Amino acid sequence: MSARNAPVLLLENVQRHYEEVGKRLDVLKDANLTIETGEMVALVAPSGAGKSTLLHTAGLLERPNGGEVYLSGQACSGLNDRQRTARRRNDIGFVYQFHHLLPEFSALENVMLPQMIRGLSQSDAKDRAQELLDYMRIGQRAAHRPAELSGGEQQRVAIARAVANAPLLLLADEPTGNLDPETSSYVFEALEALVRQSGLSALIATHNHALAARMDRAITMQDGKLVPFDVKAAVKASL
Ligand SMILES: Nc1ncnc2c1ncn2[C@@H]1O[C@H](COP(=O)(O)OP(=O)(O)OP(=O)(O)O)[C@@H](O)[C@H]1O
Repeated sequence: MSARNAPVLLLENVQRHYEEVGKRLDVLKDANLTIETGEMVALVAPSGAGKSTLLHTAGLLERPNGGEVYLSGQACSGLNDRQRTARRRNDIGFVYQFHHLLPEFSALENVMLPQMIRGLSQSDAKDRAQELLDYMRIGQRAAHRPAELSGGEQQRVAIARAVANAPLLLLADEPTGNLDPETSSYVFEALEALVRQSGLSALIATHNHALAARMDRAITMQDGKLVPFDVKAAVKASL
């Protein structure tokens, strides 16, 4: 497959199981998924269905037990650990339910760090970090440490950090799950604007049907497989 026209993410018959004492738990059983450039896809599934496992496998944090993960056309099973880390650092941004910001660094420094690890100069990293924080409407809080920020502000910094290296793909695991409904909506709007403006692709796990309905399409997990989810019907049913 040529990298030029390849989808950003392609999962082909991906399998992932965990071995537990005396039994095997099959979480992903032939999971298939294609995400094209600029697509924003919601992953809506009950707790324990395997959303984190899917995101970790797609994000090269875990190796599948079978099948293949392609990132912009490149099969990842042949990559060694160092190459996987490099692809993850350069091409994938992660946002979690809890911000995981480094507590001893300011918001600005948290967004600068991944860029400097990648080799950018301090001044270029600083300019981009400030630009992203301004875009997330939190630029005036750039000098504050995470503990001095509200939950919504912390998540906006975490989102800025996730896209700091201009990844191809953003993977988010309940990015607003820890916030009250109003803050959740505000933070999601900022995330959505950033994704749309930068043209990156995103796979976002959420329990929130209203947020899922704002994405291009939704999928769910059924018996270890990925299937379309009719989010509009789910929203209607909940009214
Ligand atoms: N490292 C592991 N070892 C053994 N079992 C695991 C491991 N990680 C996850 N599991 C199990 O795999 C299943 C899927 O877990 P996963 O965290 O992917 O689900 P989830 O849909 O993200 O759940 P939640 O919405 O509660 O975060 C669960 O039954 C979980 O207990």
